[in-house]
Amino acid sequence: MNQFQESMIKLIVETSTNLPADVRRAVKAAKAKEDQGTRAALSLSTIAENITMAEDNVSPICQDTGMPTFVVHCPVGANQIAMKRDIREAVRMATKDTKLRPNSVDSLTGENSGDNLGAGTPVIHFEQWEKDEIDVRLILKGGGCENKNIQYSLPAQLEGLGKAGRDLDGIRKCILHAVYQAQGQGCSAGFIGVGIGGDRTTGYELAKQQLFRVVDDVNPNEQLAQLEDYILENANKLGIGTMGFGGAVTLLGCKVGVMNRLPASFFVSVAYNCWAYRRQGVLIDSATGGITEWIYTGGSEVSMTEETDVEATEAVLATGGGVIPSAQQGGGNVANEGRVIPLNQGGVDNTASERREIVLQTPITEEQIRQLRVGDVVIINGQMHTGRDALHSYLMDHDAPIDLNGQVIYHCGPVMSKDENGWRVRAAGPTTSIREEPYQGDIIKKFGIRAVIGKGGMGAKTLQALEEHGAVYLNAIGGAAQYYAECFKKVEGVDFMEFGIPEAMWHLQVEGFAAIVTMDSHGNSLHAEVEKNSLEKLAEFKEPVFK
Ligand SMILES: O=C(O)C[C@H](O)C(=O)O
Ligand code: SF4
Repeated sequence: MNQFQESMIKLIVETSTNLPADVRRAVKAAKAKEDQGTRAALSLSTIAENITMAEDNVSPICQDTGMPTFVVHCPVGANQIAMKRDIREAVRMATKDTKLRPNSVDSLTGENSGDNLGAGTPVIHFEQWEKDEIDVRLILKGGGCENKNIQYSLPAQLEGLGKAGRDLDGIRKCILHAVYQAQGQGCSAGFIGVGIGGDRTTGYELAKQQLFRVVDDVNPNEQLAQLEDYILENANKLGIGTMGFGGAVTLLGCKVGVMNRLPASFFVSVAYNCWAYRRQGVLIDSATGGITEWIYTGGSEVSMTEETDVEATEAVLATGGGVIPSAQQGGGNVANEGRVIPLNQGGVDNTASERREIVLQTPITEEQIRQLRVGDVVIINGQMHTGRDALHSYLMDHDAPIDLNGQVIYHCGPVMSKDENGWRVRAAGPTTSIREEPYQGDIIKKFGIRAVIGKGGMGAKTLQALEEHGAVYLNAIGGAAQYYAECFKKVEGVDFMEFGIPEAMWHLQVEGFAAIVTMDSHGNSLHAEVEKNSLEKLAEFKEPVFK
């Protein structure tokens, strides 16, 4: 087993940087379904571009590399203590090599362990089996989509849908509601794993296990297969769309599992995974520890830039679950030339001709902000300062370390590396903004901030502050961490390193950072609109379907 640790490093790197073939096909199919020039289509182009960049750069697809969760099946007699030690060491090394973001935070002190090791992290499940080989699967599920997981206890009364009873139709309603409540905040279009039954813990576990199924498999339980098809078809009628911008594709996959429950309990647990659905697996020779096969067809098999296999993609090919030899992995066979920057190049409203693209240089004035409207694309040059949960809470009753007047705050926890030339941004997509809702309005006014960039939108309090003060909320494409990292030309400094790398305040020099105005200074919010419309659509699914 002397190669086991090395095999685990390969598994982590592949999972973090190269989205598997079945997931890529689903994203391509979504792209083909959206009308060209719409916000959704442009976002999907940026996502496709980002997937290719991550593969080429061998860098994280999304900066949030999630909770590393390993599921290991091993023969009787295999040394689980040694395997656990090797997995932990592989996690530590992959973090040092910036393939994983340091994501393990002490819940009481807020201290980041810096190496992804800590109480409860990484998660490692062992199961024995009769086979001789070892099967290791890994999922890297980020915190934003994890926050959108939801558990229902039936019977329940659901917004828009009314009563959900303890039967298949009640389950149907819960799942539709789960997609609705996620809106764009879990970086839709997403994938959901559903667990019916169990207790609160095993129900969620079952839901997460479903995420190890390939996107295009068919549930052997006929009733559940029907439910999965129904959900996939109808959740896409909610109109939430990519990043919650509205559109034809909201859900890319639905997998449902069932287990027994207690007479008193009836849980429906839903695990929501963003489009950056990072999971891989390897079969391991239990004598050497070397990789013999990759479990999910590697991403390099499906180019995100060629449109040729769109038709096949539409049908969602039956080959997604194939096994390919390790030699085919990580080949980086996608052409790297002719790269476009999609978000800057098309329209954001219904047609390209209606698009307005505005270039802003920081510091930004109130007058410039007041000219912006929901739907405009803004390109930022100059400076940007990252700030998320720890910083927002801190700024409520402290001064900022720099003058933020006219400045831009980016809700982002980047992956960073440091060498003799200083710090470098390795991955830097937006984080979910709504977490800052209790603070944002006050902070905008207190410091004179003119633009806040994040994803998923913010609420009424922030919208009011934008109007009163003259500021905008810009929505960047969640998960597009490589695409945005390229915009950061220089790290000018950092404050609050004691908050840990993701939570520190990074002062960055930026060029050509494109995002969409989704909340303006005139009281308009695309998020409020999409939420309202999708609730109306949800209510259309009130009548029983599965009797
Ligand atoms: O933590 C992050 O960087 C992002 C997070 O996964 C989110 O979706 O909000
Ligand atoms: S930022 Fe979006 S893509 Fe990245 S982990 Fe969070 S939900 Fe997923």
